[in-house]
Amino acid sequence: MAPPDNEVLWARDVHYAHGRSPALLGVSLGVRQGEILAVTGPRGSGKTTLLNCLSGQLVPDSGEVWFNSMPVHTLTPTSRERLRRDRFGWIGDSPQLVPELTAWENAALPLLLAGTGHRRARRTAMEWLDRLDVLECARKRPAALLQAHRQRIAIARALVHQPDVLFADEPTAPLHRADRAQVLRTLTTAGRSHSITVVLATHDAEVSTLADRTLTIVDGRESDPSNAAACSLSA
Ligand SMILES: Nc1ncnc2c1ncn2[C@@H]1O[C@H](COP(=O)(O)OP(=O)(O)OP(=O)(O)O)[C@@H](O)[C@H]1O
Repeated sequence: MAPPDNEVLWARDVHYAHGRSPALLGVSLGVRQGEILAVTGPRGSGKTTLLNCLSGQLVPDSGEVWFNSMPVHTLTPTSRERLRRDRFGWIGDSPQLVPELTAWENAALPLLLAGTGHRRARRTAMEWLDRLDVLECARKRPAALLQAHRQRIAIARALVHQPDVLFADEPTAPLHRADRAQVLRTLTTAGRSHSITVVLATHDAEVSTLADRTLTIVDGRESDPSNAAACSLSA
């Protein structure tokens, strides 16, 4: 089945089990370009597994995942890796930075890997570090930084190449309460101003207020399949 034209990311009846432990039991969704979708639900409901399937890190046991006209679920591992590197950004719940690189080098990594010149990559990385209020950390290595600063640098790295889709899995988990609102605002503002589609998994109901729509997952299923986040299966 072909995905609807107006949706940048589209999934239909996705099932996934971790070994014998079922995590997704038929999730469908569609996200338009520049839209911010919050995926909420209790712990263990399947949010991380869903983001992993949507971003091509996991291949669903059954069902389909499309990015534009690309069937992510049938791509080879190499093509999925390229897709993740070139078109997607990922922020997890703990920053995974390269310890040998400085903060700005970490933030610039996607650009440097894509062949952008050193000077331009540095300038763009610095701009994102500034937006995220960690410019003063630019020359430091991760070990010398607070966890909250490291997470902001990981966020800069996820946005620096202006991905089509940003997947954020509990991105504010390592931050203090005071930091959370600002980082979330920066994320959603960046998404809106650069037309980046954002899929944001959280069990913090407050985050939903910043999103355009919310999809609630309970026990691997949409809690209300008739809600607005259900994909247009009419295609
Ligand atoms: N690597 C794994 N091996 C076995 N079971 C797993 C694995 N990862 C997740 N699960 C199980 O799959 C189900 C969904 O987990 P998932 O991490 O996707 O939920 P989640 O909603 O993201 O949870 P949380 O809010 O705690 O991050 C849970 O029952 C979990 O225990």
